[in-house]
Amino acid sequence: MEPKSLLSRISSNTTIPSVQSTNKFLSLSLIRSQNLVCFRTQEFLAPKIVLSYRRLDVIRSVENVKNVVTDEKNEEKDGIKKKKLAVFVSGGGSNFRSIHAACVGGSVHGDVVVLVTNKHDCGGAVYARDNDIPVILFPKSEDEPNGLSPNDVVAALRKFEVDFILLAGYLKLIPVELVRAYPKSMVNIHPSLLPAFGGKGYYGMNVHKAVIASGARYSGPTVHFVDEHYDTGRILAQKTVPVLWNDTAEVLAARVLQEEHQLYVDVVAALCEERVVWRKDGVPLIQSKENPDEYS
Ligand SMILES: Nc1nc2c(c(=O)[nH]1)N[C@@H](CN(C=O)c1ccc(C(=O)N[C@@H](CCC(=O)O)C(=O)O)cc1)CN2
Ligand SMILES: NCC(=O)N[C@@H]1O[C@H](COP(=O)([O-])[O-])[C@@H](O)[C@H]1O
Repeated sequence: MEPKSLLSRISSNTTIPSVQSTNKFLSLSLIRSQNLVCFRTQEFLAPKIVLSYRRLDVIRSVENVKNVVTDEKNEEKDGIKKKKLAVFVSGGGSNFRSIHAACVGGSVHGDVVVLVTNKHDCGGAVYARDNDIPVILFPKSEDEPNGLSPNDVVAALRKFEVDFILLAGYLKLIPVELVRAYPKSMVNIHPSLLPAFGGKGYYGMNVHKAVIASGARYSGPTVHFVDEHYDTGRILAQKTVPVLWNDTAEVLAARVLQEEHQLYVDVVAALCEERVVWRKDGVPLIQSKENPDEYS
């Protein structure tokens, strides 16, 4: 995917994403003056908010702004470019952590270049900061007044040159602007065998409670592409687990989550290795790494 350059669209009031690094919350706003481009920082020093104008960096040409993003070496493997990943979380982020570990370990040909969350202090955000992964707050809300708008989060993801967006326990509806900006490039993991037990209200323990109450004998995670509605996008991968007669929602959740971690890593590995293909009827398939004539 060729990321569109943001530079041509930057106006004097463009806001670069609210990026958290280490324990400071920096909101970088691009201010154009006298043909120079400099950044305003907004640092949150608990408990006081200090708004300070500091010339973080003076860039003589707007063209150089894109170099502000870490220039990860785009390693290639078998002629395939390493993919840049954005992960969206709202909670503990165990799926995020397993994907990040797989990237670091090399089993996923990708890099997590940014974490997006609607809760600045959630476990996933803490892990990201501890691992020097930039954190973006999205969406703007009463709880997160510094969160980005849909258009700004799209602009930020373009600036990070994100190839794939991975939702991993993100509990807000992704707006249509973002869905349309990443066609066939945004996936979600859901803790049931969709289309069963999906849609508004079906998240976290609510899902597992409904599965048990239904008497279903099987459950398991689903990875699907994201469309404008909750959990209705094209199914890409699933794994079944048994539902036992004496399961509690917590026991079932743990069984499903264990499979989620492996399933999501396998799917992300396939995405990064360009092994996802689309059948003529619109069903996405994963090409086997071991036997290229096999699909699942
Ligand atoms: N456009 C899309 N956005 C999101 C999708 C999607 O498929 N399309 N998946 C969800 C993840 N998800 C299930 O996998 C999911 C998350 C949250 C909800 C839900 O009902 N949320 C509540 C709010 C919960 C909260 O804020 O604590 C609600 O909307 O009332 C359902 C399904 C991520 N986004
Ligand atoms: N409908 C969305 C939903 O319920 N997602 C679920 O939230 C959990 C997040 O765990 P994690 O933060 O440890 O990855 C996971 O079980 C994921 O399937």
